[in-house]
Amino acid sequence: MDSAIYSNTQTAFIAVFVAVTVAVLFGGLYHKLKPSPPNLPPGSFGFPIVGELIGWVRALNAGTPYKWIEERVARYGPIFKTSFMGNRTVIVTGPVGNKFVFTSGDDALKSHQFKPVVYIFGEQSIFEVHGARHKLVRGAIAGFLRPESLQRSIPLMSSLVKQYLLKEVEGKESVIGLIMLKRIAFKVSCALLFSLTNDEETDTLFNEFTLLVKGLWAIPIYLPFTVYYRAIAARRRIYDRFSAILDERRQRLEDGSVSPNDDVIATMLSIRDEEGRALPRQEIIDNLITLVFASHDTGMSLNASFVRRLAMDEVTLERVYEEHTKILSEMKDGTPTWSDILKMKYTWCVAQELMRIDPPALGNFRKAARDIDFNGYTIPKGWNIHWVTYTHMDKTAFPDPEKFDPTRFEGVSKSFPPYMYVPFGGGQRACPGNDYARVSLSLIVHHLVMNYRWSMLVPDEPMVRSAFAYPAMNLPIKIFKKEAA
Ligand code: HEM
Repeated sequence: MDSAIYSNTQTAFIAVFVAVTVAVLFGGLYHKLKPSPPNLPPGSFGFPIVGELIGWVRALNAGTPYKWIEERVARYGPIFKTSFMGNRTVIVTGPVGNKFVFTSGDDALKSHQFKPVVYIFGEQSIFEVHGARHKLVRGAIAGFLRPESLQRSIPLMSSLVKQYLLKEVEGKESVIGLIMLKRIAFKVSCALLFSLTNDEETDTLFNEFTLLVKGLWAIPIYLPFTVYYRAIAARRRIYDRFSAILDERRQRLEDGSVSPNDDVIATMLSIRDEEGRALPRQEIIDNLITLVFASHDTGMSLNASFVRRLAMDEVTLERVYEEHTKILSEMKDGTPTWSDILKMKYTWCVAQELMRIDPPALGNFRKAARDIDFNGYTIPKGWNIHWVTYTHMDKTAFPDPEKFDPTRFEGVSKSFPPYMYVPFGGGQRACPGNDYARVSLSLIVHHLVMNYRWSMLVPDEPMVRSAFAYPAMNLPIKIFKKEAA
């Protein structure tokens, strides 16, 4: 990268760091001086500057965020205020709160990520755009992830999963399950979404994305050798690589050797806004980066939680195995199709129950675009609103909520009250990747249970979470291939 641009970026980041520090230091004072609406939600802003961040992060890491929330719900009710590093935040916890977030338009609640996170995904990521622009970009992404489009890709996905599993396990007695599953999901996504299949290239990108994602949960100090600094440097290298891929793909679209529906890159290059303009280069790349992040850490969380469950729960393993044996016996050539995925019903019940207890994403943030009245309180303009999956532990909808019981999801007649079960969010920002996640999980489980045996090297390894739920020690497992019958 050009050194002048580099040093400008560096200066800009140091300036932002200083500005953020000053803002945090004086933010508290500003909030004290600024008149507040009389009917703010109850709650506590915690300590000066950090607010309640330390306690919240501690609860996340201990896997007890619901307990942290529960204590506050008992004290203040289902809607309460808090503060994270000077960011005034309202946490909404029940189905009514979820409905409020999922059904409010952009004019009231805007999608919102904290500034250091925005520098990682990019300022033109889908998370940052609103209104017609959001609809346009989301339409392109969601169109590619719809069941009708995914169906065509299932044979390819299946053969990639099979091949990558073998490669990860071959010649080894044990592997770190989480990393194995993450790499498989990453490589399958690269092939499906971006048509990238070269192993060397995807290995390099995998390492870069690992650095990038670490920056999301690091202290955002942009000084050489900090985790955050390395994440931004990784973003720059990923940007350059995607930029070259974009040029090559544009060329191939022009000469007709690639069509707009072939992958997400071709789709993004082909869409036009209402004035007939193409998306700028940065917007496409920011969205490719966002898509990799959105798909592979959440998916990895679910897949790892599934593999852990099967290793520690004989009864569930037996039922899943029976289901897959039957489906395999009915397949024409051993290659699953969309209708086979739909037949893997019990597998999906297990996945849904795992996402209820340990949701891959705990929730997400919005920002109040104006003063908003909700449930008798006023949420001031500029405050954050955090919706959470706390409803997953609601006793009325999920009796004995701590108990793992996939049969809760069996049978079409059983449906839960609206806005109770929300692992994929809801409304206009709901996850467009839920079908893709289902296909990917089902195929990984299928090839694993039919061809491998595994056991946990850390018995009863608990689930913890940073932003995502994951096994505390990254799931070291002993794994071996079954003898062919
Ligand atoms: C188990 C897997 C997954 C879970 C639990 C999950 C969960 C979520 C959640 C909770 C949100 C935020 C919704 C909100 O704020 O209301 C979200 C957004 C998003 N997810 Fe997923 N996700 C998963 C997999 C995927 C996959 C596989 C993809 C793509 C291939 C994907 C792409 C996205 C995108 C693009 C958004 C932003 C949507 C927007 O702002 O309009 N996700 N996801």
